Order: sequence, then C-alpha cells, then structure tokens
Amino acid sequence: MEFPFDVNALFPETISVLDQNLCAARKPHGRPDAQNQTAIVIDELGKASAKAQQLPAPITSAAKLQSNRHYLYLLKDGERNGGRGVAVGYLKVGYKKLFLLDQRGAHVETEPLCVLDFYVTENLQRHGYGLELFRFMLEHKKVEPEQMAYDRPSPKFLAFLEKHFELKHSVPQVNNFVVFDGFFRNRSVVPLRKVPLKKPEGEIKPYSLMEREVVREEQKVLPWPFVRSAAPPPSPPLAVSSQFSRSLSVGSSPTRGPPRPTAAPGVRQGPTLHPQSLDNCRTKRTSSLNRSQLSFH
Ligand SMILES: CC(=O)SCCNC(=O)CCNC(=O)[C@H](O)C(C)(C)COP(=O)(O)OP(=O)(O)OC[C@H]1O[C@@H](n2cnc3c(N)ncnc32)[C@H](O)[C@@H]1OP(=O)(O)O
Repeated sequence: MEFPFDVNALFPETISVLDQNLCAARKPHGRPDAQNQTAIVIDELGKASAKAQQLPAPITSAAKLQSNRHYLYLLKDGERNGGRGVAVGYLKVGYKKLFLLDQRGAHVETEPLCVLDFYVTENLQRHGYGLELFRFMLEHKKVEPEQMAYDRPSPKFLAFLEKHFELKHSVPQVNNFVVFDGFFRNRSVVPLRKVPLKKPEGEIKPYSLMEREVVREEQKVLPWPFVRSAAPPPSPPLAVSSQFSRSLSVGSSPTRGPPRPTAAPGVRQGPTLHPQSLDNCRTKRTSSLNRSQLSFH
C-alpha cells in the first residue's frame, strides 16, 4: 500500500513494533507529522483488513491502538514505490483474559497472548510476508505459536497456521478463540496465569469488550449478540444467535464473521513446530516483485 509520504522515513526498520504511543517504545518519532502519518498508515491498513475479512467495521485503527495495550507489528517493503517504500501488512497481538476449555472440558482461566488481527495487502499475499511478520512477533514476544490463542481465525489464517506451524487440531471452545493442542500440554512452558476473583486490570478488558464497545459506537447499533437489522426481529427473536450459542460465555469477538468449525472433540494430535525458513519465504516473494502495483486510495 502506497502513501503520499516517505514510508521509509517513517519506518526505518523493515518491521516496526508499534504500541500505544504509535511508535516503538524506545524510538519515539522526532518529526511532528510522524504520528499523524503513522496513524494514516494504520487506519488504511485496518480498513483494508476489515474489508478482506468482511467485517462491519475495522478492528484495527490508530485510535484503537492508542487505547489498548496491543502490539502492532508493521511490515514495509522499502524498495517499492521508487524507494519511498510501501506498507505491506501488520500483525496485532495482545493479552486477553479468557476462560478456555482444556482437553477434558474443564474450564481454565488464562491470559494468553492472542493474535487479534493479521493482514497482508491483497496483491502481496502468499509471498511469505505473513510468515516474516509472524516469526518476528514470535521472537519478539518469546512465544511459540501453540502457546497463543487466535481470535476467530479466518480460513486463510488457519491454512497459514497449519502450513507453517502444523497447527491444525484445535481444542473445542465455547467462544470464538481458537487454541491448539499444545496450548494446554505445555503449561510448564506457558505459565497460564491464574486470575484472582477480584476485578480485572483496567488496561485490558477481557473478552474483547473494548473493541465491541468501540465498534458499537461507530456502528450506532447494539452490540452482539443483540445486533439486529432494521427489519423486524426474526422469529424466534434469538434465533439469529443460535449459531453463536457457543459464544455466550466468554471471549467471543462478534465483529468477525460467523464462527468457524473447530476440531471434533477427541481429535488430538500434538503439533510439532516446523516453521519454514524465512529465507525460503523471501525467495518466494522476490519472484513476485513486479507482479502488481499497490495503491493508496
Ligand atoms: C485472528 C485473525 O487475525 S484472522 C484474520 C486473518 N487475516 C485475513 O484473513 C486477511 C486476508 N489474508 C491475509 O492477509 C493473509 O493471507 C494472511 C495474513 C492470513 C497470511 O499472510 P500471507 O503473506 O499470505 O502468508 P504467507 O505467504 O507467509 O503464507 C502463505 C500461506 O498462508 C495461507 N494462505 C494465504 N493466503 C491464502 C489464501 N488466499 N487461501 C488459502 N490459504 C492462504 C496458505 O497456507 C499459504 O500457503 P500456500 O500458498 O502454500 O497455500
């Protein structure tokens, strides 16, 4: 995605880690217009991501990033656009308090690192950029893919996880977060923090409540599961929620599409991480450098 300003000047690194300040914590922008331009990049990519996922409203924007403790990994290609660079995509993660079911169906209160949004511009998908982003995040957060939770992953993202990390056997949940077999098996690796029964931390509201609230304001409609069209409510009134009935407990992210099927209970296979080398991915996408043009609309 091209912009009418120098992306390379804005983001010196190939992958920038953006936080609430819209900049890497240790590298505040010196230029006065840098934050505005950074916001433009995030907002435009966020809109494109929402469109790609057929979401009713963006779940990623500069304003949302500023009001949540999320990390956004932004990938550029500095050689495109006459050397001014283009924004290729982003990966957004954050910690969420989730009630999850382990393999025995027992509730476990956790606060894993979650993938909340992931997007590579349309004409650069399947060229290894997504893997580059994902692997950078894994290294930065010192986490393994099986230790993370995924907020209603799209079919493309599920295919991505299976291809690159052999994550395919999910543990059935009652919300829209997907976790895979190793999530519970490796408790010694991932300390699943037991959350006391007092009120949760203020900065990160559980179960995507914050995003729901913002989307509700933007859309001027009631939040899920009470969203109804202008037409009279279906009969029975809550029939529309039947397909979301698994999400009535916790952790759902109603801003995405309908829930996707999870693995059948009892189907278990311990995934082994075999990420492909980044070099391979870079080789793969290099072949497409001239394939398409990016545009900022
Ligand atoms: C929790 C969430 O964020 S869910 C939302 C995920 N985002 C989206 O669905 C938005 C649209 N899709 C995308 O932006 C990208 O395809 C991403 C971010 C999912 C993956 O990034 P990419 O750069 O395409 O991934 P990368 O090139 O590293 O890996 C390619 C693999 O991803 C999967 N994949 C990517 N695109 C597709 C596709 N159109 N159809 C099926 N699988 C796909 C495949 O496994 C693919 O391997 P293959 O080409 O050998 O079949």
